[in-house]
Amino acid sequence: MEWPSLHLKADCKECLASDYGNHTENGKNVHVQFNQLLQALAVPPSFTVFRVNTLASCSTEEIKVQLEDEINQQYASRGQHRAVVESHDTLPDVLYVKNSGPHLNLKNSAKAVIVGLQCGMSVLRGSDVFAQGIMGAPADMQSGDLVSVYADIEGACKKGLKDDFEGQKHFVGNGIARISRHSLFKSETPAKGVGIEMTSPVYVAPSLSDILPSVVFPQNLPSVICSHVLDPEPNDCVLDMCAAPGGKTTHIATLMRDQGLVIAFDKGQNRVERIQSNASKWNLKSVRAFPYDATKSCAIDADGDPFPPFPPEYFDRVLLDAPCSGLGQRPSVFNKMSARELSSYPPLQRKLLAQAVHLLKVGGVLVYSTCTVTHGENERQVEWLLREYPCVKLAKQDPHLGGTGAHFPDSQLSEENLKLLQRFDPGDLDPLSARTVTNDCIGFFIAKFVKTESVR
Ligand SMILES: C[S@@+](CC[C@H](N)C(=O)[O-])C[C@H]1O[C@@H](n2cnc3c(N)ncnc32)[C@H](O)[C@@H]1O
Repeated sequence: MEWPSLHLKADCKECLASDYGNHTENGKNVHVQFNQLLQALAVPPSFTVFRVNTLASCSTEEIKVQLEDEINQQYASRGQHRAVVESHDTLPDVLYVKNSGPHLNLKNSAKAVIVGLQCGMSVLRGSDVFAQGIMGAPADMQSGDLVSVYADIEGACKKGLKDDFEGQKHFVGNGIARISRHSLFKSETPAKGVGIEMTSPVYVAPSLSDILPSVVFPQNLPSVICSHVLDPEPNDCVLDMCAAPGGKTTHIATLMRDQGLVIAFDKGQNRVERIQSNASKWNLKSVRAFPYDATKSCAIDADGDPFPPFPPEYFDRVLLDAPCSGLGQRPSVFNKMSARELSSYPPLQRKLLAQAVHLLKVGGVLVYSTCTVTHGENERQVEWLLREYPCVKLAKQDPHLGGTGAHFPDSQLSEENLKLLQRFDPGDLDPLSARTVTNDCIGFFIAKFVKTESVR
């Protein structure tokens, strides 16, 4: 089986390819880098990362032992080799485990189960298949059957399909059905829980659902770095503008030792409930989450109660982990996004950035991040902010474990400013170089600013 590269719609691919331009940079042909990017995006990162609850009653070392036990119980029940949990060498609250794969010589079962694309991508990161993700299953599938699982690449499979699936599919591994076809599609109440236990996935990684939820939070490494870069302190007043499901919110509150105030916004009650649920798993009292449109966060006449909107210069630190095209997410073998959708993000991000600058105290810190690799949502937004708001300046990031800002032909950013940006670019992953937890992660971008005077 040959592993695919990420397939993008032609117009979207053209936009991204133009960012990576056909030129030479540091002696390397950037076109090669674009192909490497598409290949790297189609496979999962080689490591699974966990952020540790440093406010828990047990030490990080004790949590490491518990986590290793938990993962190895999972692996033993699936007949997989033991895993070793490692500590990150510079981030004291990070533990990680190396995944394995691709295992491409698995024998396919005659019984094929078709799952949605998102579900298939989660399987590649270690998940079992949940009943809701199953689109098609053989007519005679019973609990206990060995099955092969395929992701429906183009979303063409109708729910309940029982015949062979004719559309494009991508094999993600073998497993054991834990539910019959009848209970999946014919029962009165929709089936819930694990539908297929993935005993031989193409990539072996820990299943993350409910893994020691009171002491670890599975999180991509650049996301952990992002809250460290914000560097919140106890008793700060912090705004996390786009916060659900609360990965960074809970990290910020933990770094503040749960002292001070962390205001978190997201759109919609359901998303806010996820922030609240994650905060309560770690018993974090400093988090207050609101369903609120962050483009309206700041109002001159707001009274300063801890309810939105807020008056200008209210917050010590603001995190804008912006809604974005998500093109850094891995694995992703097919993306339906059009160039038009891609171009819808920068205007929204600018509205949010403008609000963030107004809300920040003089001397305060703004961190802007995305999980995408486009210049338009990253370096170009930095150019725009520095131009429109001379009251903010780029600041040094600590830790700075990723690359620097990308060079591109008409960039207005100085060499010095590009160096202050932190970019995790899977396109930089040379197929022959060693994979580390820091270089083999999702695509991500971080910019840190300080506000040096009031907005004029
Ligand atoms: C990248 S995700 C945030 C991830 C989150 N920071 C974390 O670490 O768990 C971006 C979020 O922005 C939210 N969002 C989009 N538009 C928004 C708006 N106008 N106001 C507030 N949140 C918004 C989305 O619902 C989504 O949850």
